[in-house]
Amino acid sequence: MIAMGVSSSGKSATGAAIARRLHAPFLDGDGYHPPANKEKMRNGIPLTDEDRWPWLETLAGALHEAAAQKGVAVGACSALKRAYRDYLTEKAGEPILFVFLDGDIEMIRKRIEARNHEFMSPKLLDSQFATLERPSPDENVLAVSIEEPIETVASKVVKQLGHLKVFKRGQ
Ligand SMILES: Nc1ncnc2c1ncn2[C@@H]1O[C@H](COP(=O)(O)OP(=O)(O)OP(=O)(O)O)[C@@H](O)[C@H]1O
Ligand SMILES: O=C(O)[C@H](O)[C@@H](O)[C@H](O)[C@H](O)CO
Repeated sequence: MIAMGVSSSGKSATGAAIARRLHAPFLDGDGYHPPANKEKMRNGIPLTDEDRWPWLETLAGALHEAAAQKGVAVGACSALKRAYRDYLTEKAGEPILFVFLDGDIEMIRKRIEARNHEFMSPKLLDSQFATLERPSPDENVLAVSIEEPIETVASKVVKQLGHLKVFKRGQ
């Protein structure tokens, strides 16, 4: 499973809360960026597809390994484009449920401006929304509103997992 969405949509916080409920490993995509990507974002420069493919491949491989050991794994990754989501699934070699953390730009802007992040500049929020391709109904996605608190959102996601494909071996 991967918590996806624009910067500050809550991927790290909500993904970790979901992982706690599932007693699953949590892998935050932030930690898989090479230094060059972090430097670009720190300087307010949006990443390109070329910047993202190796990052996505590394994260997908780590998720595959984690799920192989624990049965299920939870990741956090912006996965802004459909092509990225398809690539993550291909490289993981297993079905991935994308949990789309859906919120409007002004609500998220308040959040990104109120936090300190290792490298993500608030200046990049507009480019994140410009790049975002909202998931289509034919994708393996669960969309959730992020208006409620983190723990409420996480509980709602876990409650709905019963009938959905998650990142689990043998699905
Ligand atoms: N549902 C929520 N309600 C209120 N605040 C939230 C919610 N989700 C996240 N936040 C807050 O918004 C900020 C961004 O959250 P978080 O870092 O988890 O987002 P992210 O999508 O992982 O960001 P990035 O992609 O830049 O790493 C944090 O300060 C977090 O506490
Ligand atoms: O796809 C991207 O443009 C980047 O992954 C960003 O989304 C950051 O990694 C993430 O927001 C963490 O700060």
